[in-house]
Amino acid sequence: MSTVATQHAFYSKDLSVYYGDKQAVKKISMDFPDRQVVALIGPSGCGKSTFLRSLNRMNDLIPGARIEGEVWINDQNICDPRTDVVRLRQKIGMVWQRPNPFHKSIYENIAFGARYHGIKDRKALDGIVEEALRKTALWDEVKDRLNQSALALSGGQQQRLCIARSVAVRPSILLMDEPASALDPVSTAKIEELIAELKKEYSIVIVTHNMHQAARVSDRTAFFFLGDLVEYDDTRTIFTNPSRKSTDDYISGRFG
Ligand SMILES: Nc1ncnc2c1ncn2[C@@H]1O[C@H](COP(=O)(O)OP(=O)(O)OP(=O)(O)O)[C@@H](O)[C@H]1O
Repeated sequence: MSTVATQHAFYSKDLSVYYGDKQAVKKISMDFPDRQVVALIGPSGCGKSTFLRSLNRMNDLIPGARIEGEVWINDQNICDPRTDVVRLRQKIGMVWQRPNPFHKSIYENIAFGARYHGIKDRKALDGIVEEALRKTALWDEVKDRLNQSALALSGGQQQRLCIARSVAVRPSILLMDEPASALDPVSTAKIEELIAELKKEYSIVIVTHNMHQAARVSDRTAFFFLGDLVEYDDTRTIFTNPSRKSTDDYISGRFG
């Protein structure tokens, strides 16, 4: 696994997602700039999470879900059925709304992915665990209790541990589905600080209902409505001078 971050092209082309007959995401083409944060916003049920999940084939796990279109990372269309989804999800990590650490020690949560990908040497694993915990600003908080259960951590620490778990397998892209919505304001601020730090190394796509959070953490913002991508632009433009009335109505709280 290389430690050197390389530039990558990452974009969707005419991506649609169906649940049975219902089309939840409608022909969305979007590019995700290298090492920037892209926020997906929009009212409940507009397809943000469905779109996010399709960026690393998590929708495969939902019975009845079907994808049309393409998602490209460099020269690979990940929607191709021949894609190795385990490798794919290593390259494109996912952080969920609720922290979901394994029922294992802090150390084993982080080492798990590296072990799965064949690293057995204890020194190498120690290095990976420390690096991931440092990158997620957890090292100083947990270094003296690496063998304790991850479930003994606070909710905010558990979420940073889950981010560390993703980072430990050296992805190039992180997908985050409302990663702070279950957390208190202090833990939320820590996650936002972490996102600002992580984007130096990773491209990040985040779903959030929190407009202030989108404005604070993202470089670009996409407004979704009823499965359509209504507007996608620099975050500053979306929040100060959107070109579509429905974007303006949504960000000023007139609906949603
Ligand atoms: N597993 C599923 N089976 C069937 N329909 C689903 C499934 N998941 C989502 N949907 C439907 O797809 C549409 C988009 O849902 P999705 O969760 O992607 O929206 P969202 O914008 O992320 O919403 P929220 O902000 O509430 O999380 C909705 O109409 C939803 O009911």
